Amino acid sequence: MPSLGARDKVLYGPIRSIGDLHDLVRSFAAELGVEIECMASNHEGEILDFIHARGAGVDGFLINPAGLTTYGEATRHALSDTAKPFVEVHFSNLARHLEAVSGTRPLESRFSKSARGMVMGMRQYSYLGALLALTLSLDDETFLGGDGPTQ
Ligand SMILES: O=C1C[C@@](O)(C(=O)O)C[C@@H](O)[C@@H]1O
Repeated sequence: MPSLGARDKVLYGPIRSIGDLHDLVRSFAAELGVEIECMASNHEGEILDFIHARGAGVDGFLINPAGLTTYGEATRHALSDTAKPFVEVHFSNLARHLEAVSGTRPLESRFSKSARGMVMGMRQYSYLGALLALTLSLDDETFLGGDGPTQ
């Protein structure tokens, strides 16, 4: 289980555990009236199994690819194979956080080109923004001209 509590508070905000994050997202989903299932893993194979198992039955995905952001091609591919929209979520703003921390280049995401959209930099609220936006877009038949390409 990813150890969110051990991470830099400036970048990742006040949420101290994956359980607390999932509780926050679940309670917002309940307010919106949508069903969600949360999962987190440090093992890419488990993430792939989850996406493959759920793909047919869900309307879409939110994903924070975390450590897979740059090289997680198998996970990006699994999401695209479901043909369901997904929103890429990050606590931090990828365009600047590595520069701020270590002076290195901004992080490039492999997922962004396939995502319906991205929400980042808003700490834990990125997840809530992403869930709201995905829900509204799913209810909007005119969004992107209907069922646009997800690849
Ligand atoms: O693990 C993470 C977390 C992250 O995805 C975020 O949510 O800000 C950003 C990634 O660069 C990093 O590897």
